[in-house]
Amino acid sequence: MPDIASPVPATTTPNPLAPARLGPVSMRNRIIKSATFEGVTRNALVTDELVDFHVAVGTGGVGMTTVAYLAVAPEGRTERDQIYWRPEALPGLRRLTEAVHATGAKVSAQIGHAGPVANSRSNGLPSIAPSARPNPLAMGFDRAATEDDIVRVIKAHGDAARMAKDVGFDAIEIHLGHNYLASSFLSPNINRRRDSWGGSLSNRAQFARRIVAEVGDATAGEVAVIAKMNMADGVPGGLWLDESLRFAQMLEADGHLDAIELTGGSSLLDPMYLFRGDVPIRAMAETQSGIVKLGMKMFGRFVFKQYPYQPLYFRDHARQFRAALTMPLVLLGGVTDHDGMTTAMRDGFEYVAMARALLREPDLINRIQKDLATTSLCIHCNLCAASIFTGTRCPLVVDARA
Ligand SMILES: Cc1cc2nc3c(=O)[nH]c(=O)nc-3n(C[C@H](O)[C@H](O)[C@H](O)COP(=O)(O)O)c2cc1C
Repeated sequence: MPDIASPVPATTTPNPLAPARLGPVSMRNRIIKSATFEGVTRNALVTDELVDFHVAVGTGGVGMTTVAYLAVAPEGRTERDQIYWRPEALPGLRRLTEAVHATGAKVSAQIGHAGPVANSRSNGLPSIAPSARPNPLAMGFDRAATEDDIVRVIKAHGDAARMAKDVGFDAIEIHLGHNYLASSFLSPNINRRRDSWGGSLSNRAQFARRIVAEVGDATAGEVAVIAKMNMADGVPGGLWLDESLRFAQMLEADGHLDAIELTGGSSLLDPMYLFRGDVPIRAMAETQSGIVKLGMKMFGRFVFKQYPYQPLYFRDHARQFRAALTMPLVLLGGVTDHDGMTTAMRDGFEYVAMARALLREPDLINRIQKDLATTSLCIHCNLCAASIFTGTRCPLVVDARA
């Protein structure tokens, strides 16, 4: 087991900008555009804007782009225009994968079920959670998932993975983080079940492990399979490193994954833990309506805890995973320049994932390739997070062009 204090020797440190493999996939570099819900789909179908979004990132030089959050079931969406896996969505998704491939990049599909982060009001369908709970976003309640729901959702992940493979995705990223359904099953404070899906860590982990196994079986090594998992939920009583490390070791031992992408935070209870930096409460409130909007404006500063931004902000936690695991890992969180990429490689991470810096400048990787000293223009103001329901973008870019 590698020691945290001894990074990979310089001679074996890979070049982040050189070609690499991720499971069965050859990529032109080790940079993955991490999922940022694009907010440009209508009627839960691919649009030209969605294709253009990923073509811009592909043209900009990443090794692989990730199409954000494609729900495995209609009630697992965070809003009703979000794509869920079904035959009608497939021609558009095929058009998207072909367009990205023409740029030289690979393309990954993030699949999952939002569980308590789903918006039942918008979906027009009741949302499910490990245990019944109020859902402030939907101004309603989530019902406790039944045994049938659990089996159905596990199977739906396999079906989604099969469809993703068939329409040309190179990788499947299973969303096991941010207190979406699988992550909320892992969370001791959201999962209050007394059956075999709750209680001990091995019980709480069972749902996620069964999903990963289902996806592994469905894809049979033909595409890469990645899991995005929480190292910490960031909330009192939530999943913490002691258990998330053991959970990651279970995933490694199960042997269905080509890589794990390490994240943290709760879209439900502590969203800023994901991002760090400024909290644009007013802009986020404007995306809501009625009483939710008012509530956010009045109480947002209590809900949205602020965390100072720093480059590679998940590095300290992630290095503990590097020490405990031998499988490939993706470092995420505050990677914005060549220095950060190289630090990640020296620490022994095989890939880096980047989100906000590529929203600010989709061509950042090409610019770094040309000049390694290039710095990102992203100022982690997080106004992009407030733009997700009207077409995810960096509003500073729009302002500059206005
Ligand atoms: C606008 C926006 C939308 C996001 N949507 C998703 C998403 O759909 N799925 C997901 O797993 N993470 C999502 N994230 C989180 C990012 O993938 C990433 O984990 C986070 O921004 C930290 O990376 P960064 O420091 O490179 O921005 C989103 C982030 C932003 C800024």
